[in-house]
Amino acid sequence: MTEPRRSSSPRAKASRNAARGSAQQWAADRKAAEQRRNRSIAKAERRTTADSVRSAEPAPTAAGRARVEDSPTPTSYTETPEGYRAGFACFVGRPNAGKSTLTNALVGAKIAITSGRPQTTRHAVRGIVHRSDAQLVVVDTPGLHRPRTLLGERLNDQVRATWSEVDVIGFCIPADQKIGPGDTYIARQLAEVRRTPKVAIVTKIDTVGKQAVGEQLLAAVELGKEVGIEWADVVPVSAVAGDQVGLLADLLVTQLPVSPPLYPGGELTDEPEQVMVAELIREAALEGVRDELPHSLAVTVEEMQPRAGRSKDRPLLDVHAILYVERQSQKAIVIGTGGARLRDVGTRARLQIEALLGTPVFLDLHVKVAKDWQRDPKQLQRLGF
Ligand SMILES: Nc1nc2c(ncn2[C@@H]2O[C@H](COP(=O)(O)OP(=O)(O)OP(=O)(O)O)[C@@H](O)[C@H]2O)c(=O)[nH]1
Repeated sequence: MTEPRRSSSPRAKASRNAARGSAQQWAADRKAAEQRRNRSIAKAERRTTADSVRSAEPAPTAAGRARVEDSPTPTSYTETPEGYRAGFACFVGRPNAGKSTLTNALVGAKIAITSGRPQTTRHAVRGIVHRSDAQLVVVDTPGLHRPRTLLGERLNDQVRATWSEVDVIGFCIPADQKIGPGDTYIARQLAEVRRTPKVAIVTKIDTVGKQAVGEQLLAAVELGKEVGIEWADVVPVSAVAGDQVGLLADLLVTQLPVSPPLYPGGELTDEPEQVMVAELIREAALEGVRDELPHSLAVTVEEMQPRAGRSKDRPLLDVHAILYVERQSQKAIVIGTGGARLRDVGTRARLQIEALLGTPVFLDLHVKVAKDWQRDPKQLQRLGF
């Protein structure tokens, strides 16, 4: 494998200066890191997804919010060990390549929804990996694909914007599928992002034998040559079996600049709770639906409020959400005979939301038709894309 190329971005330079040890430089670096983080957060907030609509009331903070209590992340300059690294990584790859599952495996918690349906991920989710030597912020982006709708184009724009902001890019290639035109299309686009180091990741290695893994690794190297990418590393992983996930984290961390942490210790994601709740409902609704319906589904959380008048030891969180579909016929499918399917979606989503927030939940779901929202600029904007 080749020596990783050094980024010459202003941030990378600032980080290298900091590595030379001056406290003044460290402070400058920290400021740059904070500014970058704030820019990135502000951008994400502007992009509020189709799956989240803010209610007038602030979301309640629940004790069970995705975080870890005993995080090794340093809390001050004096505590930050020499050579500590922090920065952003993102995974790209065709839809269904295993990017979200890998993000969750690295973070050690479910912060991105996954499903067997392509194009499950619709917005960039940031998951935070805390280590004693580094903080790795993984940005899970939608799978890049040839766009067929305006929504598709917007998702692709989002992916490319993320590429230009991160310190390292992991290109995911599933072990169980031959490299095809979809992968080559993405690799060619990726080759245009010149300065950022790129790691080829062969995912889902638990699904095939050793020989097939070896062949896919070689195919990944060939693909790099074909499109002009010099991989910083090529690594096989299984997020489901937990195979080589730690090694992948090590490899990604070596590509990060020397920098103080970007997020406080313990936080596993900066995703607003309402967005995570909307995503869990969408995940439950995706299960078992076929054909084009998954693409037509969007979820908005309209309101999330602790039930008034409940005692502290018997809290209840009221969540009101709307599932949007594009056509009347789809509405009937989502609701099911006598409402059976929607009830089932509600039960599964409620259990996941309760696990996430650590509080009992009353979940109220409604289904509405937003005609052809994926192609309608006005509706896309209203839904946050
Ligand atoms: N056996 C196995 N299955 C995996 C592994 N990683 C992901 N999967 C499965 O592959 C499917 C797609 O995984 P996702 O993580 O949602 O894929 P993605 O690349 O984020 O998909 P998009 O959101 O469409 O871009 C899911 O059914 C996962 O359970 C793995 O390591 N092993």
